[in-house]
Amino acid sequence: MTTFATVDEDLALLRSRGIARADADPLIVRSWRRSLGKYKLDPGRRQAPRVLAGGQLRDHQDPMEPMMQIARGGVEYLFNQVRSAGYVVLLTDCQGVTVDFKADPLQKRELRRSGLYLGSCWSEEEEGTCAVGACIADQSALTVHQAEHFRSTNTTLTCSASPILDTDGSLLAVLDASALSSPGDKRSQALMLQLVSVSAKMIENAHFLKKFEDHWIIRLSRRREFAEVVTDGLIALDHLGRVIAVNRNAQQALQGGEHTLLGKAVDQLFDTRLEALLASSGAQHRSTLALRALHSGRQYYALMRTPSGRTLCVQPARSARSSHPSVSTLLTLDELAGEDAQMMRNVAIIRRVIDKGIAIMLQGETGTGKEVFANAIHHASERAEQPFVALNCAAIPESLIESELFGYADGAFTGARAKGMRGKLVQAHGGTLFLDEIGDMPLQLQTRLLRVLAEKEIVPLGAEKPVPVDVQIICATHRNLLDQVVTGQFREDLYYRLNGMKIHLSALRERGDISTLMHSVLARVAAEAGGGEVTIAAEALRALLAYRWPGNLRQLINALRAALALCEHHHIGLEDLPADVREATQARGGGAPVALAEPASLEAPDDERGRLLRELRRQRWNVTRAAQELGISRATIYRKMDKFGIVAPNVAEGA
Ligand SMILES: Nc1ncnc2c1ncn2[C@@H]1O[C@H](COP(=O)(O)OP(=O)(O)OP(=O)(O)O)[C@@H](O)[C@H]1O
Repeated sequence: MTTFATVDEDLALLRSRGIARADADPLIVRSWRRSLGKYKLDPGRRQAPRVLAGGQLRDHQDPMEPMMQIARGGVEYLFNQVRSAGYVVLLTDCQGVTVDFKADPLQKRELRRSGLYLGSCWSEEEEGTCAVGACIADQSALTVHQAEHFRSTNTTLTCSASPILDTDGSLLAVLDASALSSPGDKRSQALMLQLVSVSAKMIENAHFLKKFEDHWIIRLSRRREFAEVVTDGLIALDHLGRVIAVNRNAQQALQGGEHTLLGKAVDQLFDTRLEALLASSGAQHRSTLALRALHSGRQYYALMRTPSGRTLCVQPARSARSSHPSVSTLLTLDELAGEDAQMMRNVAIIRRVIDKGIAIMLQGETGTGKEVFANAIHHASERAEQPFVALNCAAIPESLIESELFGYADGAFTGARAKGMRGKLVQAHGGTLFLDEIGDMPLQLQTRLLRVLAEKEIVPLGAEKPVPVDVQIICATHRNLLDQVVTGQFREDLYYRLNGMKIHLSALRERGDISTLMHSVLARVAAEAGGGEVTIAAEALRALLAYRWPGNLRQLINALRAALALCEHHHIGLEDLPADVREATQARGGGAPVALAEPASLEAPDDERGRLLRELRRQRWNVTRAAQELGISRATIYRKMDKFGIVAPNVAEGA
């Protein structure tokens, strides 16, 4: 028995409603098929629309409140365009519940009866084919006109809906314009669909600008004279000037939607440099900059939006709330992505390959969080309920790796180890096996592992029968395994089998979100130590940011744990930090990452460096203007920038 209705059945029903096969919109046919096959709805059943009120409605509105605030302008804009034609405007959540609504008060009673009302539920599961429901299912804008509606009770309505998407492509809300009556010809609704789609994009862009308000944003326009008013693309940059998010238009314009743009530098996308863009954003002389997209050769006009005054990280005097999870708490993929472009790209890639049976290889310096990342992948996968088993090939003697990994049968050995042992491969059956420091696996075991991966079964030492194993393999290494392949220490065929997808985890000093990350780690360490107020002196924070962190997050956690134990009154000063970190302030500029917009809270308010940094930022890094304001020469500014390790953002990437 098939669970889905056949195309013929769908079309027969649609035909009975007067919709010819040639005219049937594929989105509508798909939705009818789901209504009949998946939800088993009866098109003829008469039932009043479900309208939530009171607490039930608030349960849907509360999580949508930030979105509703952003969307309100778009909802009103659309309503003003369409009210005279008798349309109402609905904003629904991802379950199809109307959380915001604009209508002519005179029509309200009739609208309520038809389900075009605050709290009404327009999911496909309840109503069958309808604009909101089909839009949620397919994430495409569409009109469902009169007889195209699944339920016969809805066949007088005309509804046009468009999705409002987040930057990662996930659905945030649906915008819909509906009318109780309309001309019979569906083509009369083409303009309405256009209006709804434009309004949904406006809301999407407003959401983008709010979400990245602490970041530099490039606003692209196709026409110079419209640059201030029409946005054809939005690109948010991290504090090293790399792309951390793009809106739908920018994705299409810059790369045709095929590859991710995350992590790219400005000069990889346009025939210009970040320096030129920043110069165009001067406080007094904001100007549009003409640039060409390298991918398409198209001309654009760019306007830079500066980050809002709010800082990216907690204030030095911010308390570490006890609600913060401690260091040992499991981190999710999104938490691990943080605001670093490379890590965000890693997570986006992982989401594409997850559950596809592709072996994942994590490469990164020690302490960059490879095991934590592997764990997060496991928990985001379909195997989350099954075991996650880790084996560190460098931590156990070579002679024991074999039995640890493959196990042995009862009586395989004499003496104390006479009882059998299930190896890690069998323990991980159905789940994930994390092989840390894979480069340390002895050659003859590499051969055995290769065989297991190919045959998907193992024969434990001393056993006769093979045992099936189904595991997701994630391996990690801090070395360059290809070098080991060249020197014959690592099997080439195993290398390619394990390297289905290679992910490079950024070193702490390379991360574009280092200050944010540092504060979240401090909050976790403080929570682990019992919570309470923790403050950190500006010069201590500066030293933490300037240090190279060869041991990465692990070293940072240890340094902060020690500092917290040493400090008085929960205030971490420079003297509480390990000596090598303390000394980093003097050596600042020696390779430490330099912020595009270093959070204002990191500077000591009254010191000379702070004053200079503030002025440079105020002048959008125009040295001539900063020199004029401070009454000193440009040469002096450059000397002081050198002395204090201040590097202009435009050279941060190559510094
Ligand atoms: N994004 C993060 N935020 C906070 N703590 C993190 C983060 N990522 C990792 N950690 C912490 O950093 C420490 C090191 O992580 P992990 O052991 O996963 O690193 P690793 O790369 O596997 O190290 P090694 O190569 O030495 O085995 C752990 O205490 C982990 O909890």
